[in-house]
Amino acid sequence: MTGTLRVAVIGAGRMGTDHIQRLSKRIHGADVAAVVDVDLARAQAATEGIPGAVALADAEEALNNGDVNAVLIATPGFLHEDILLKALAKDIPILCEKPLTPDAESSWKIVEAEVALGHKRIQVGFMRRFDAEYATLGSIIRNHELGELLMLHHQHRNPSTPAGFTNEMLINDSVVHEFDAIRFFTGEEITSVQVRLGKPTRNAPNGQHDPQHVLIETESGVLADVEIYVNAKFGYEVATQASFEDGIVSIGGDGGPYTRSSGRWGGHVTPGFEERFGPAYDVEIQSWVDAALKGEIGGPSAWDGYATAACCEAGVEAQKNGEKVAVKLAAKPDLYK
Ligand SMILES: NC(=O)c1ccc[n+]([C@@H]2O[C@H](COP(=O)([O-])OP(=O)(O)OC[C@H]3O[C@@H](n4cnc5c(N)ncnc54)[C@H](O)[C@@H]3O)[C@@H](O)[C@H]2O)c1
Ligand SMILES: O[C@H]1[C@H](O)[C@@H](O)[C@H](O)[C@@H](O)[C@H]1O
Repeated sequence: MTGTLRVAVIGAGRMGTDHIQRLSKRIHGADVAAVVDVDLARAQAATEGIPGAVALADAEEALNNGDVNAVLIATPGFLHEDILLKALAKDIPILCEKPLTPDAESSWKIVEAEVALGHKRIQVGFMRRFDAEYATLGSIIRNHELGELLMLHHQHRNPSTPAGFTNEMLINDSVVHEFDAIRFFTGEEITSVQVRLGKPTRNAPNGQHDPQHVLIETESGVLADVEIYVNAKFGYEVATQASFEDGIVSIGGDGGPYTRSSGRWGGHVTPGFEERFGPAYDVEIQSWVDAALKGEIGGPSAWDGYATAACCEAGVEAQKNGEKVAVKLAAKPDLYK
């Protein structure tokens, strides 16, 4: 493909509108050609000030629009499968927000459809791989700068959850990022997941047990733990501490200016993922566009989406029984080797 990506953004909610702004203002080689939302007023509001972008209420109509040659999917995860299959049938570049789909069976269908197509078209929106500190820790691990990696300790804290955020979504929507990060850091698949439910916060909505402690093992025996705490109120925090044979590395801690003023000292708490990962989303989407223009993908693949979905499935089962649940993975197709 030469020229410019003419992107249809499907879903003009919190993430979709953020991506629309970045595509139209900061990303080179791509324009927003269409915005789709079942709530047409949202799609219309999101296209305001974007020349040449049409607002539509139906994803299929956008995929059939002759002006569209790429798609960015930002609808809730349970809706991704249908749009992914339709976009794959068009053989156009796809950026699918995480999760690829919420369960392993539907993610495997996507992998099979892409394998049948014969080339990679889907990049999954695991933006942490494009965060500068994540990239640095990844290279410390890969280059064995501090000996072997032994353990990873993750904290994933959100201020609150949107309406309809179920107990399973703590795993499927939130810990899915750590499943991908652990696979990215170690270059290994995850073999088992255990979830412990401790003392819950009174601030969680009905049906959610929050926080949860997730224990993870990889192929070589690296142990990782995740504190997922999605109603932490104080702000947004995503941090990791890695224990090596010859040292400890921490990323994602407090940053920014340290200020003393009016009898107070300290810094600011990051309010949400847009602020924490804003630069990483920019790098992620630019990488997708650059690769798509060459007929490639520029980040995590449908296999990564499937493998993390398999981890999520084990995690959701583990939420129910507290036991260590093995992750079941099909053989990796040659396309992803
Ligand atoms: N990478 C990240 O850090 C990150 C951050 C937030 C959300 N996400 C992911 O992005 C996706 C969207 O999340 P969000 O927080 O923006 O959700 P949201 O609820 O704010 O927005 C979703 C939008 O999709 C629209 N929609 C629903 N059904 C539709 C359909 N059939 N066709 C077209 N539009 C439809 C809704 O009206 C809504 O405007 C999810 O997969 C989520 O997991 C990723
Ligand atoms: O959809 C969001 C998003 O993926 C954020 O990056 C994550 O911190 C939240 O837990 C999740 O609900």
